[in-house]
Amino acid sequence: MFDEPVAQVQRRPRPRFTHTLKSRGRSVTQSVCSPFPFPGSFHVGDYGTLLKRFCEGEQQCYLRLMEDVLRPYVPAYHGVVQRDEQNYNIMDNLLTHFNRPAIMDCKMGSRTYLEGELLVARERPQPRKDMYDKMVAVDPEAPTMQERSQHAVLKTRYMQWRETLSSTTSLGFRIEGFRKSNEECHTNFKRTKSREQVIEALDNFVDSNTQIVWGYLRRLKQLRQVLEASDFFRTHEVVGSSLLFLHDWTGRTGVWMIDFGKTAVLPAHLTLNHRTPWEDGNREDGYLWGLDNLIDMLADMLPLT
Ligand SMILES: O=P(O)(O)O[C@H]1[C@H](O)[C@@H](OP(=O)(O)O)[C@H](OP(=O)(O)O)[C@@H](OP(=O)(O)O)[C@H]1O
Ligand SMILES: Nc1ncnc2c1ncn2[C@@H]1O[C@H](COP(=O)(O)OP(=O)(O)O)[C@@H](O)[C@H]1O
Repeated sequence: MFDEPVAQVQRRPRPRFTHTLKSRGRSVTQSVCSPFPFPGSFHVGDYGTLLKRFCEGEQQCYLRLMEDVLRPYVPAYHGVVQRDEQNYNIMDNLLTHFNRPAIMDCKMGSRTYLEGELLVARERPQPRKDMYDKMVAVDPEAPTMQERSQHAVLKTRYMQWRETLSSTTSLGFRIEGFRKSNEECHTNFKRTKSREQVIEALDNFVDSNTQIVWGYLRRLKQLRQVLEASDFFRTHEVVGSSLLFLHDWTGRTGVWMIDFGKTAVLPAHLTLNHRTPWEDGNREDGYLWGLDNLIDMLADMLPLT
């Protein structure tokens, strides 16, 4: 597996902005995030839009989603714009209809790498030093002897380790991070795994406000119904996609699906139910199983009636 030299993998630049809710390997328990505008992969566009660094696969998904029943559950897509020789996908900035909102990013599914990535990792393994460093920063004992001697791990190995350390494998989703309306940021969820730990984090995000929980539950139940009827959803492997939760002091709540950079169209003969456990080759992603669990947990946060 580790016969090849450690490669310098070309990666797209990560968004460094700040309402960004992903810790990117940093071990942050709590900090104050700075507001827009965001450098890196995102820019604020005109008329309440957001520009995200162009990715053709993501563009194709947005184009199809604009024609699908899921349209009200994703940011509206407005095409491509070039800035400083870089193309960007233009989409609605979901924050615009909220007043100093609290924001949470939950990465959905029981798997965070594509089957295609697994294939590449087998055929052309490219051990990564940066991922080794991120792994050791969380758990110095995690790398194997071989990984330690190489000071590098394969991406799929890193991703699988992150999945089992967090709630991805056991619950079918994980909290990536949240920012509360007082700008307090929580991004240290790499080890948030059990149902109880996740509920505690969700309760912190909503400040124990049951009206907000009701709002999210209603929206997620509607989303589940629409997902079950969606042609787009049936015919795509949806990996690494997030649900973005937003609420503000007025009591307004909203949830949208974002990040289709790793959503792959399936071969014509194949459809997914998004609940069957993944086996190599079946392409199942556990998205709906994760959503079922998330809905159950939010329901458990409400007082018994
Ligand atoms: O969250 P941490 O532990 O930092 O790990 C990150 C996330 O899984 C990223 O997924 P996302 O962008 O969905 O958050 C992933 O990008 P991909 O989506 O490209 O797989 C990164 O892979 P690299 O970009 O290869 O480093 C990986 O290093
Ligand atoms: N349409 C949007 N409106 C508002 N915020 C967004 C939107 N899309 C993404 N974001 C913010 O940017 C963060 C990263 O977005 P994402 O699409 O997951 O980027 P990446 O593919 O680089 O991981 C999200 O957690 C969210 O905070």
